[in-house]
Amino acid sequence: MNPLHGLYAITDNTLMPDDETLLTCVRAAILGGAQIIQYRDKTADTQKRYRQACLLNELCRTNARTFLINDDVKLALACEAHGVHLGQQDTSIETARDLLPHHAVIGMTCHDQLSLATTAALSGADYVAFGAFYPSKTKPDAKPAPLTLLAEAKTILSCPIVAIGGITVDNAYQTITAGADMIAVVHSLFSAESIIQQAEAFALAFNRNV
Ligand SMILES: Cc1ncc(COP(=O)(O)OP(=O)(O)O)c(N)n1
Ligand SMILES: Cc1nc(C(=O)O)sc1CCOP(=O)(O)O
Ligand SMILES: [Mg+2]
Repeated sequence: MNPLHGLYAITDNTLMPDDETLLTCVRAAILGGAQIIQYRDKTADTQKRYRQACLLNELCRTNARTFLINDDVKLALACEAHGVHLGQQDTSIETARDLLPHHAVIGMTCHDQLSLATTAALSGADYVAFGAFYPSKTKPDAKPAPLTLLAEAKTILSCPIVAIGGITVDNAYQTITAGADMIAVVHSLFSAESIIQQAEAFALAFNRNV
């Protein structure tokens, strides 16, 4: 399993409405350096979700990338993904851990609250996610989180930390230096004219020294 570190690309069914566009865009993100891919599709089309999750799982396995499913533990099991990302209203970490293979990756949304993160870590989360750090085009109503939360979280958590919400190439470096091990991006990555170049720019932010 790859380390949970680097650019974390999250798919969007409006930006990538069909199988071919989805595969082309995610392939480009991987080529540019995305390390973790999350399939996020909130539609009720179970057949499409299963088909697309299987396609992405294959692509990620071929390229040795971590592949996670948003919300849906059953779908993660069915397509043999590496794991799931869960929100506070989704399946509990304990239930997901019971249902998934023992080595599965489980991530948990903790919004702007350290207490949610310590609870998630104690329940066995492999990583925690905080946000939204900047205004998000994908989730405009996401509750804002201050960047100082990341440094504070670093002092009390031993698991990797994801930052999400409105992350762009312009604010990625400051988010990483504030304490993020992974930056999760939807819009600024998948709406880019060149997804490969945009992913490269995000990936470079992890290797910058100043
Ligand atoms: C990496 C990452 N962080 C946060 C979220 C948001 O999860 P959640 O709060 O469950 O909201 P939805 O994505 O389900 O709308 C995420 N998906 N990924
Ligand atoms: C899915 C999601 N969760 C968030 C949170 O704050 O928990 S923000 C968000 C959307 C992230 O997309 P973009 O990079 O386009 O802002
Ligand atoms: Mg969710």
